[in-house]
Amino acid sequence: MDRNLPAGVLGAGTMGSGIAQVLAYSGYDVQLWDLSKEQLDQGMERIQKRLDRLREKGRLSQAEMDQIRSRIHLTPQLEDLAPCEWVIEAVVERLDIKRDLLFQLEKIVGKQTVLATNTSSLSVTSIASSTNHPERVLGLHFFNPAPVMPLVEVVSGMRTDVETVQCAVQFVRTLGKDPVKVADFPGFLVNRIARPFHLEGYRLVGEHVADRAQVDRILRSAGFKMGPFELQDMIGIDVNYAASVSVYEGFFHEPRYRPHIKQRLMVESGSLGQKTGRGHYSREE
Ligand SMILES: NC(=O)c1ccc[n+]([C@@H]2O[C@H](COP(=O)([O-])OP(=O)(O)OC[C@H]3O[C@@H](n4cnc5c(N)ncnc54)[C@H](O)[C@@H]3O)[C@@H](O)[C@H]2O)c1
Repeated sequence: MDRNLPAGVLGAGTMGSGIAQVLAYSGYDVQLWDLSKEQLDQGMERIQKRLDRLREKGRLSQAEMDQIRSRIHLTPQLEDLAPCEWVIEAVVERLDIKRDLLFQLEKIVGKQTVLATNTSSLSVTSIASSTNHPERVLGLHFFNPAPVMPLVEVVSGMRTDVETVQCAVQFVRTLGKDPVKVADFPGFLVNRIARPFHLEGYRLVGEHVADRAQVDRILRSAGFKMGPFELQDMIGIDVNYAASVSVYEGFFHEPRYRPHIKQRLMVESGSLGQKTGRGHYSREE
């Protein structure tokens, strides 16, 4: 499928590289931007590794792989995103940086370009308000790993146009993903509904009702793919803690969202799950 439509991605990290791959796989011509050549090369390496695995499994031919790769153009120049009709921002989770980037980008791209942010926890409304046209800014929240996870939250900021949202829903479908429209509330839908799943797990263990392995096992037997502790080991205990803090603060310290002290201690001790080799299931914890 060759759409030849230009789309931009800001940030070549975990999510940005995954989103660029999804776009290229769906036939878009991608401008992938990051601060430096080094970051861009690392992003491309991640993409290449994932494509190699697909090829080894026989799910992608060499020709298809080459074609996908050829659709991804690396650039440290924001100006190269000028022709893009869609830009998805996936840089580091900092409001000031995201606001500044969109402010700059708006001056470069055309008036019809939709600017999307992949933020997990920041206010889409606040990011959008850094631009002169917040009506064409919205959240497109992909899940990790972006090439695999089907769900994308389509988040309307306070001033996002209805048409922008409708276009985004269609756009997400062209990527073979399932769009879910949500409003700009802390944690959107998925991260919010996941709070009791994770936090009650910590409380059960803290109150000695069950241990971590029991909680995980019982939830798996109830139909969940993973229990909260094994899931946190996979996604990063720090990432999950940041989401907990963000939802708690976003709802003005609503008690039911209060993070657990054990989460903070684990982050402070560097026990972040699989990525550090220490997490809920290592001897140290
Ligand atoms: N990791 C996840 O599981 C996940 C899931 C969904 C959404 N998100 C969101 O996606 C976005 C990116 O997350 P990620 O995990 O890919 O992060 P990451 O740290 O892997 O990548 C961030 C990228 O931003 C780049 N960047 C661009 N401008 C920068 C600047 N001024 N300062 C610092 N870095 C800058 C960095 O070079 C880096 O390549 C965040 O908004 C995050 O909340 C993450």
